[in-house]
Amino acid sequence: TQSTQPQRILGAVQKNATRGDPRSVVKAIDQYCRNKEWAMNVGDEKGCILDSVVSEVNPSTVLELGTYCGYSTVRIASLLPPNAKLFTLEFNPHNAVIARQVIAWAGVEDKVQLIEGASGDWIPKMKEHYGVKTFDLVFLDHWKDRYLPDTKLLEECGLLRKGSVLLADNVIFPGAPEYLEYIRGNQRYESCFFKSHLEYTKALDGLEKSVFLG
Ligand SMILES: C[C@H](C[C@H]1O[C@@H](n2cnc3c(N)ncnc32)[C@H](O)[C@@H]1O)NC(=O)c1cc(-c2ccc(F)cc2)cc(O)c1O
Ligand SMILES: [Mg+2]
Repeated sequence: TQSTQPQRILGAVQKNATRGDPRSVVKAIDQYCRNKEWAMNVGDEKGCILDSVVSEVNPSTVLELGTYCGYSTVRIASLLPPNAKLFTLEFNPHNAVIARQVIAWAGVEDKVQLIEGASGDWIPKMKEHYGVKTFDLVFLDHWKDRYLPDTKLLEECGLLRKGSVLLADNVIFPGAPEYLEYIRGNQRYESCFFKSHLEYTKALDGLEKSVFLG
């Protein structure tokens, strides 16, 4: 029977990456997606920008919206301090099943809580279900037209504090125009754009980093 793209990505990890070595998992996925089959991971070029923001923020509590196969989940988790926690939301059950295995192969499951469900449903429940106070870092990488409503939801639910950082993928390609317009025009955020390229291609893309000012 036919395999799915997430299954083929997991296969590449199990074949080429070392168990318990998150960076080898990241490298195996990048090599597979660059040489064999494009996939919508944040990728190596934008991934370096992600790494620098994670290292700068040094977050205790992270929210990732849109797990897919867990590439950026593993990339972020590999940089977190010992007791830090990364919550990642994925509503496609098949993608979640694969991501759990990629996260386990990397050996970062202790730092990661993968929640299978939609961001709109789960963001309002993070405080009561997981005892989250506020997020130090939010990585937006899910449906691009959900970036703005979910940012407003995070504000309304009191999940952002002075200094919380939002990092949004794909603000150029596929693009998140409403989100960019809102966040760049809002006095409560200080934003900057990191120009880059769509993963594994020469197409223009970039990440928008926004600090919540409270
Ligand atoms: C949206 C996907 C990523 C994942 O997000 C989950 N998801 C969604 N909405 C929710 C929610 N509301 N709650 C929880 N999970 C949620 C989903 O099931 C996918 O697994 N990402 C993309 O579509 C994406 C697409 C491209 C892309 C670029 C050029 C092209 F020609 C074609 C595609 C590049 C990227 O870098 C992406 O990131
Ligand atoms: Mg993306």
